[in-house]
Amino acid sequence: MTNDIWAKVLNTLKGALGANSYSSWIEPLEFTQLSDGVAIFDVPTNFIGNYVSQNFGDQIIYHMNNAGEDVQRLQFRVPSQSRPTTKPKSIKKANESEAASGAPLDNRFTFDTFVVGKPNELAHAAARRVAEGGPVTFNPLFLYGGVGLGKTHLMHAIAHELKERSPELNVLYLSAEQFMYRFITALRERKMMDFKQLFRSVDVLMVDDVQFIGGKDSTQEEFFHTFNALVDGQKQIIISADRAPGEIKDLEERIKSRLQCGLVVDLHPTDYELRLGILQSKVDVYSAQYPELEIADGVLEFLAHRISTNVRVLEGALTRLFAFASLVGREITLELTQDCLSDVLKASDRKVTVEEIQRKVSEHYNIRLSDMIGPKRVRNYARPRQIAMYLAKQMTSRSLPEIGRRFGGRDHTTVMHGVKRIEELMALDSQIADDLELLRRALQE
Ligand SMILES: Nc1ncnc2c1ncn2[C@@H]1O[C@H](COP(=O)(O)OP(=O)(O)OP(=O)(O)O)[C@@H](O)[C@H]1O
Repeated sequence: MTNDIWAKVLNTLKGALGANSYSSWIEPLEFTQLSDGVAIFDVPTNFIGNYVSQNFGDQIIYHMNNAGEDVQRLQFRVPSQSRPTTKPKSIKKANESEAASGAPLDNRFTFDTFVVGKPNELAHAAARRVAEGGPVTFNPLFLYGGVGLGKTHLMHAIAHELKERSPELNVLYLSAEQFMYRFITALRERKMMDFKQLFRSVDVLMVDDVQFIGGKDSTQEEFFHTFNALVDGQKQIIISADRAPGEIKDLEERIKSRLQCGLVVDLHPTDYELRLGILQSKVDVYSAQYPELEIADGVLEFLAHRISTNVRVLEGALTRLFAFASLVGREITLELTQDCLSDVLKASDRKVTVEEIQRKVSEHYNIRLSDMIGPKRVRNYARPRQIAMYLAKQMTSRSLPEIGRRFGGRDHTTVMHGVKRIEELMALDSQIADDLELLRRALQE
């Protein structure tokens, strides 16, 4: 295998693993040779070799095979001349700047580019407050929320702002994975004093994705001591995770309770208005980049409505759309959007269950769930029941008998009749058509 192919594999791995894991574990690998299906790498320490083999081995083999090489196994060697002080090489991107010996900050992730809406206004306000500096009011600030909702963006924004206001501040931002990596390296190299000193000398410590240390006992122990020392010294700590402190798996109770001591705020899943706002702000950036491209009315609304998974997917969709439209030199119309993003749109279609439909419909018509499913035939219950049956037929892959079973064991002919009745009514009664549209939207949120 040539170094060119390895460089390609590296590129793919970077995309697949994310920048943090990539710089901690993959960058330190040095490909040396491929012989009889065994790819051999030089690594700075055995620890790195073992960790990579256990955690990323299969992926590396998979991508090498994809690149056309026949690789069965990986082997990691520590070259004899390698000193324990060998540091991973670091590749800096043009749009990255270095936080005080921490992970790179993305220059695009600032408060200016963060769009605020109902789901994230509290997290944003708390982040702004911390970014003002001054006396520490809540410690730690704990931000949590699902994938791609802006936790990292907010943390970087705080770091940028703090450094702009007070360049002398020692702000350290890193992922929990990098914290563990540094801790283990310090242990191996017998440099724990340096490690402790570094982490205890910062003014602001930011640790991203702290759920990573769940189940990693000695890293948790060290994190606990670092945390306490900084809180005692009135230094600000900002933590992010994908769930609330109490819900992080295999995290010691004393750490959970420490993390809950300050302000815990969550980023809620985006709503339609926030998604539209984010799309509009990204379009402004793209329009400057592609001044020749026009975007038709209704495209952004369509995307905000259909892609409700997370902001990263939304951004990716827009990037692809602009790149595609610029390649074919056409206006971005609804039709082009549907063609270009058919896979994303399909994947984003939320899977709705019959039970969710029943719940939403009974809430909408203000009736009890038991009455919707029960035997009563009065119009007040029968009509919502038929609407729920209709939606179940339209929005789920359940068969008529399966739907009937979920509506109190009704026969499939009853369901069929209900679905037909709603189809007829939709054409005659605009109120029913509106109700259905509203319910369909609510179910896809
Ligand atoms: N409110 C927002 N305004 C503008 N951009 C946003 C907003 N929320 C998220 N983004 C963008 O979405 C992308 C994903 O956000 P980010 O990396 O901060 O998510 P995260 O919550 O840290 O996700 P993960 O759990 O995967 O680490 C980034 O490009 C970010 O700029």
